[in-house]
Amino acid sequence: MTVLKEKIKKNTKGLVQDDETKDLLSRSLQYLKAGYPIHFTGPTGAGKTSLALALAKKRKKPVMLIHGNHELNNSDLIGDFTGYTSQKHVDNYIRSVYKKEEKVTESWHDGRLLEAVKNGYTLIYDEFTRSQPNTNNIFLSILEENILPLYGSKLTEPFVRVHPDFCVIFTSNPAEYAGVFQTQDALLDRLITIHVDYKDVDREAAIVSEKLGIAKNEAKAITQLVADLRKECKEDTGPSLRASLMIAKLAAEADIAIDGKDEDFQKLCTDILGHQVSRCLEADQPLNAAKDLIIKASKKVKVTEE
Ligand SMILES: Nc1ncnc2c1ncn2[C@@H]1O[C@H](COP(=O)(O)OP(=O)(O)OP(=O)(O)O)[C@@H](O)[C@H]1O
Repeated sequence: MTVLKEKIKKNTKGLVQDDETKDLLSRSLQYLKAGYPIHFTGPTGAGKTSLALALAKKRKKPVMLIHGNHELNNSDLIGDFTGYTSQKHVDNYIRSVYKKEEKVTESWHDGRLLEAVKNGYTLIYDEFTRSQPNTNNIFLSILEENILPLYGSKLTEPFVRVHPDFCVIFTSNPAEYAGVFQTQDALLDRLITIHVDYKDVDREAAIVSEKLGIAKNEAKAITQLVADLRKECKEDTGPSLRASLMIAKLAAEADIAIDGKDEDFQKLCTDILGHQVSRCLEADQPLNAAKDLIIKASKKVKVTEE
């Protein structure tokens, strides 16, 4: 049975920071302070977004989040006219005099990028390679010339100056480059790109244990299982820390023992890992092959004494 450690303070939202993570955050903060944008790249679930959020928090400035997608366009980033407001003034104070004045103005709504640039926020641009290169071109002017051009916006000013406190943290998944849009080299050339990889079994276990308040040896039995299955998959396509967190959370909530002999535990692992492992196996019937592989691996799960 999973023992929930009452004494351990659950850290369900925050980033669990071991020495390596603390060091990475402090270096990244230094680079941001010197005016260089940071780009965390790495496989799904390696912790890029969590790192970006923790780094942004360290700057103690408001944080703006943009998610890359192929439909993102300049209106989303810069802003757009959202309609009209009309003001009517009727003056009939003197009965013989009737005066009517009507004013119609277009109402403008700042886009997220414009708001962040104007006010000096920290911008997190998550999965930026999912957006069209044309859309991302606007960042070249921001990073190179410190201006945000307002092209296509019908605003009277041609550009706004970038606030000195403004900075950007990008994240991306290199495995997606092939299927999505090629990252522009010109943009990459202006970023400090740091590879964020999966952590080893012990570091992942420490995160699961601290996040969910379960014992370290139980967490390690789960992260070891997930890491073993990851090895069966092609590079960067296997299950991530997310899967370990799901197994640990559900086992604790449903009172399922973290024990390879327990059938409920085997079923839980198959449910959570089956689809993802099947996608990275080359077999005639990948789902069945994945199921067999997971059951075989989960039967070996044994919590060792701390
Ligand atoms: N150091 C950490 N401390 C606490 N939780 C973490 C840590 N690293 C990763 N996680 C957790 O692991 C999961 C995946 O992390 P995250 O979303 O940051 O990964 P990602 O690399 O951005 O993934 P994706 O490429 O799929 O967006 C999340 O639930 C996150 O809370």
